[in-house]
Amino acid sequence: MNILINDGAHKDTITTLKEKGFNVIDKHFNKEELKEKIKEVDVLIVRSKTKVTKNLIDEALKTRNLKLILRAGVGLDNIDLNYAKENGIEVHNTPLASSRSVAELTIGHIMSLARHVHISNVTMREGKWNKKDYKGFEVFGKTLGIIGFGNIGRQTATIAQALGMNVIYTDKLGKRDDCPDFKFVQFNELLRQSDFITLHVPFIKDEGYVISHNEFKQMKDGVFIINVARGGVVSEEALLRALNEGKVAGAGIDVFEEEPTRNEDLINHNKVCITPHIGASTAEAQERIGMELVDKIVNFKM
Ligand SMILES: NC(=O)C1=CN([C@@H]2O[C@H](COP(=O)(O)OP(=O)(O)OC[C@H]3O[C@@H](n4cnc5c(N)ncnc54)[C@H](O)[C@@H]3O)[C@@H](O)[C@H]2O)C=CC1
Ligand SMILES: O=C(O)CCC(=O)C(=O)O
Repeated sequence: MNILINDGAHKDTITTLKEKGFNVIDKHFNKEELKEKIKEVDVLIVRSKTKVTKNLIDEALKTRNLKLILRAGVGLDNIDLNYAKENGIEVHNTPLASSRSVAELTIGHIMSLARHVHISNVTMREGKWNKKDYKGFEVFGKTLGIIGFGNIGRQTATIAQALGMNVIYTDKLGKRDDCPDFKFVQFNELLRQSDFITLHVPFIKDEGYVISHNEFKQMKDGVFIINVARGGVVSEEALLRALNEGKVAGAGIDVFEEEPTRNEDLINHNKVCITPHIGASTAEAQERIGMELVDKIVNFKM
């Protein structure tokens, strides 16, 4: 069986798959190259970089070798899921393996924003000692509003609660009966009550932004926004306006409408703590993801 790992994988994943007798191709093929390569592949493993579009699937269908697409991670927005399934290609992700890592990055952004860590790193390297400008605040007692109370949202809630934050959440599916420690509120209520708002929802193209101009207007003055979910769930244009008008005091951003982002206004904004889509980029998450991929391949019935 030919397995193409197009966006890299943990070294143990590759070794284990080879030991089990699979032919592993651990190499990145760009969009054009992949159109050819996909024809000889049985299993395709991707992270977020590779876009598995209808066109790419059409190329695979010319030989019908491709039977399984594995997303080494959570978000399936880079894969044309319906088209793959309609054509008999199975698609799976690793839904739990990276939740803790993403939640910890979320908290990292919150702490950085509260204490100016991100901007101190910039100004100190410029030779400045801006001690007076960097009076922060404790997160203890502040309200964290979580939009999307799935795997990552709930992990984030647990850590935030341990820090003494008052956690409220909203979710499309409503109140979760298995989370009695956390208070469910309606979406608009969450916008009004939160000091920090963090999103942990999937990107669904047809649904558009979850947070844009109208939502920013309803928030507290001086609110902080964290987006480690997907670029398309918060409007970058609306966020920049809210930051510049002072409505939003700071933002922690790991994901962008276009990646790699070229939004210089966001990248260089003093009130933005920025990371290059590294939510799942920890040794532990990648190892867990890798082992789950191996299980999925070994148990896959060709
Ligand atoms: N920055 C990074 O590296 C990573 C980002 N992610 C992103 O985080 C997202 C969330 O991941 P999980 O928590 O594991 O997913 P999950 O499926 O466990 O939870 C998502 C929750 O959001 C809710 N939801 C969906 N749309 C909503 C809306 N408009 N308003 C309120 N609630 C809504 C769902 O009902 C569900 O409970 C992923 O879809 C992915 O895009 C995931 C892993 C790594
Ligand atoms: O590892 C990656 O490429 C990004 C992780 C991610 O965004 C996801 O798992 O949804």
